[in-house]
Amino acid sequence: MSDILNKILTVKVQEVAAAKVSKPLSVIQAEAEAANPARDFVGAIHSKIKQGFPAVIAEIKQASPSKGLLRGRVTSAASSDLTMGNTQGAEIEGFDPAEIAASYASHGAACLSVLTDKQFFMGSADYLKQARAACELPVLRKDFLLDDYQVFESRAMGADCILLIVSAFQLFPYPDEEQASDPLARMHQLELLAHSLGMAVLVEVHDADELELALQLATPLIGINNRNLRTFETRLDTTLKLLEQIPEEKIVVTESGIKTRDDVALMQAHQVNTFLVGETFMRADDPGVELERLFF
Ligand SMILES: O=C(O)c1ccccc1NCC(=O)[C@H](O)[C@H](O)COP(=O)(O)O
Repeated sequence: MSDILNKILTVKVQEVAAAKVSKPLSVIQAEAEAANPARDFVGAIHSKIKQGFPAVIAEIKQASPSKGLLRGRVTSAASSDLTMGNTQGAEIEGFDPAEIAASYASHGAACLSVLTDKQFFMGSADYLKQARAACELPVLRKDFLLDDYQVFESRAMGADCILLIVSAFQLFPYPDEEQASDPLARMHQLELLAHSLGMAVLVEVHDADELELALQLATPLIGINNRNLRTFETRLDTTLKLLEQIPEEKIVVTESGIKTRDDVALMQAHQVNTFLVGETFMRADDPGVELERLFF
């Protein structure tokens, strides 16, 4: 398993255990059920594509394990190196999720993706809430989900779609005995729950073995992540190599490493019309303007 995924999931399991103590499952369930209705994530993608446009899932990500701080200025930090989850004590100014979301919406995004993981991406549930309140777009909660609790938590914070990363389920020895232990059974369980709460599911793969499992889920959204989690290298042929094995009725989402109009054209030449982009937008003065420059 990649060291970084192992590290992130180890922290995540501790965070979920702590969350269950401070807010019991019954409370988070009630919050999920009382949340505003979910927006139609898959419908927003279909609608762009039907109109002949690319469907862009525009990401709001303050920092990443591979690159450290992507947007904003550090006002204080325990360390100057904010990569690999080394973010404790860092304070940032000049990062405004509502402003970014509004800009994405007015420049043609189909959906948003908001990182909510704190330690490794400097994200938060509040960022998701602020971004969603600033526009009408459906929002993916970008985090590392393993547990039913996190599905309820996602809906409670307003998410319209959750992410299931196949390698996380395949490789991580999750200790909670009440959850199904088989990776596919566990993903099925979380997918069913997400659908019952009105949310869509983006299932993410890196290779053919993971894809085989992903295709057994009901969701139409198949994300292919071009980032190798061992080396952090992004290679767009990760997407291209898997295309042949994906039935036409599925929606392929190419994720990570999209930087130029040539990258976009390459994907479109292979009928891939749905893109998840973070870093390129986050480094731009105005992320929405950069979205329009790259895609329209
Ligand atoms: O971005 C990282 O460094 C990273 C490291 C470990 C696990 C996941 C990671 N990123 C999550 C993502 O999938 C990306 O944020 C998303 O695909 C957008 O990628 P990019 O356009 O390259 O920022």
